[in-house]
Amino acid sequence: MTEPDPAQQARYQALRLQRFYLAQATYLISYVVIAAAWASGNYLGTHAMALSHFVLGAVTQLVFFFLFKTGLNLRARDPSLTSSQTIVALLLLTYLLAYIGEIRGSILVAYCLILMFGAFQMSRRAYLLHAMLALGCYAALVVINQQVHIYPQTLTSASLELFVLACFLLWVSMVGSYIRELRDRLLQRHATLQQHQQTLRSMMDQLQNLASTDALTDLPNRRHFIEEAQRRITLLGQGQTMGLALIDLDHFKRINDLYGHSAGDKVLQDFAHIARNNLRGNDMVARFGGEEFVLLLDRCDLATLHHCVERIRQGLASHSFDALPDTVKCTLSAGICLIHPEDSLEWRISQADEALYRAKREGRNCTRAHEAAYA
Ligand SMILES: Nc1nc2c(ncn2[C@@H]2O[C@H](COP(=O)(O)OP(=O)(O)OP(=O)(O)O)[C@@H](O)[C@H]2O)c(=O)[nH]1
Repeated sequence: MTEPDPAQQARYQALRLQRFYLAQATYLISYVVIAAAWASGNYLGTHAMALSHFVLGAVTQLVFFFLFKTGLNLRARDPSLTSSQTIVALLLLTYLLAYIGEIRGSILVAYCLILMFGAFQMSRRAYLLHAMLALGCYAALVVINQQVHIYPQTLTSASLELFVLACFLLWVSMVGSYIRELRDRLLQRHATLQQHQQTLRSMMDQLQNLASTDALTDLPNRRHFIEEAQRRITLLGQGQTMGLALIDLDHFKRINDLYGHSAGDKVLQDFAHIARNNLRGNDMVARFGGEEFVLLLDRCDLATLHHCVERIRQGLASHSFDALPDTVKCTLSAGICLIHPEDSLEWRISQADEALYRAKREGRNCTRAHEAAYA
């Protein structure tokens, strides 16, 4: 069985305490009944005995409270301590019934009330065992009373009471364990639903990933780049700029023609690797299409952008490709410009494209900035 995480554990523990406080309300009612019986002369024991009900109730409940508060209950097989709480309550009730006088018959139903507290926890077997204990306690009380006559009662009325109690206890056991079964089934369904939800979520993530990633280079694709760049533009503060670079591999067609398409693919993958390794965590490189890539550098000026693109250009120019002969090198041309707050992304991309075109015209393997970037 897997351990529940600490947050879930804390939630369960809070629920156990809530249930414990609820049980205390029942104890409180029993204290009122004892006080009323004692005040009206219906209590058959001594003053000390009357007092002992309160003391025993308080001491046992303080022990349970201590166990819950310190988390010692978590060491038990059932951390709710349902069985021990039920047994203590059944014994205390039996002790009370011995001296409660004429109103005893009406208080007998409290045995059923105590068992109801196990509704979400106890199995049918546990329910029947606790019901038998309740019946046994009261039967013992009847037998003892026949010997020592604490209160007047004929054997017939005692037997009738026992029979009625047995019927009610059986009924409570059936209903209680049925509630527990229902709860188990609901939990099971909830777990299955959660599993389905998890599977759906991971499938959605995979789909999302597929829709936004270029399969060959594992870089974000054009669509994802546009969305992300537009989002980042809206976050730019006054006076801040981002760097944009369009990169195109030089004479890439020749690589394909001379060494095959799959060698070309490997070159594209190597470039993606080089670019990624030369960028900071917040910067972005995406495949714009074919052998064209785009960079977006967060919060940067023209000098930093130029420096970064040059680093990538030199990294590629000096790279030895596994898929190509050692002497064959691959170069890139880049066009760069800056993006300001509220700029149109399309307009800035066309500026970077113009600068890229100039880089190609001026001999390739170089970086050129659009004039607007100097403004
Ligand atoms: N291997 C491979 N080749 C691709 C891929 N996408 C585009 N290409 C090729 O990239 C080449 C681009 O060629 P051109 O647009 O003529 O440009 P170039 O040869 O790089 O020349 P310049 O850009 O002018 O330096 C074409 O041959 C395309 O088939 C790809 O995914 N894999």
